[in-house]
Amino acid sequence: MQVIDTRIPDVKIIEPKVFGDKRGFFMETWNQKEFEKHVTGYPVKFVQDNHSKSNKGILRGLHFQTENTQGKLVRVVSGEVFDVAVDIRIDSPTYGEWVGVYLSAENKKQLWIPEGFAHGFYVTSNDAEFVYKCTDFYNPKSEVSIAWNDPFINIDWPIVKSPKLSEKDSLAKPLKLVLG
Ligand SMILES: Cc1cn([C@H]2C[C@H](O)[C@@H](COP(=O)(O)OP(=O)(O)O[C@H]3O[C@H](C)C(=O)[C@H](O)[C@H]3O)O2)c(=O)[nH]c1=O
Repeated sequence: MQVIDTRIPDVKIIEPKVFGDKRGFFMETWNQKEFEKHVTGYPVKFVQDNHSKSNKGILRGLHFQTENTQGKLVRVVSGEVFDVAVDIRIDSPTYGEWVGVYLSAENKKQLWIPEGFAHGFYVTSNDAEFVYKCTDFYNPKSEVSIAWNDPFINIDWPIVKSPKLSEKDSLAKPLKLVLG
């Protein structure tokens, strides 16, 4: 696999090795030994797998949990999304900065988003299926949404018209109001 740095040191793009043949393809989507050696450099334990399907123009996020903070290894198995991680670690030199990458079934790219980041994605294909591993369990009591269009973060989403949001996300506030 290839591990590609982003402008936020702890966020990594992963390009798995794909073995193609006349039947199709095979790839290891996660290998603990390789992941810890080449991506994180420290032990990582995933405890929950998630899978969501969204239609074109849907934006899910930006979400994080204040307790049971989750590292996420995300990828797309159908369609394409623009995936975004925002550094919300108060003491980080890249606090408030973001990384965006197109993830698709075609490019097979993955994004490693450590604990301490808000996460969201915008669906650019007709629909997209998004699967990801989390390093801690879902804790809805501690879940927080940040406004996708927070001017302080200023994410350059590939949005052509207003995204379709959940009720929760439509009420989300800017980072400064959320974290104080
Ligand atoms: C996240 C989650 C949700 N749910 C239930 C709760 C709701 O009844 C339903 C939909 O939840 P929600 O609207 O929060 O789903 P998303 O908007 O996709 O939330 C996710 O969106 C962004 C992109 C993320 O990175 C997070 O994993 C997560 O916040 O699934 C569960 O039962 N377990 C879970 O881990």
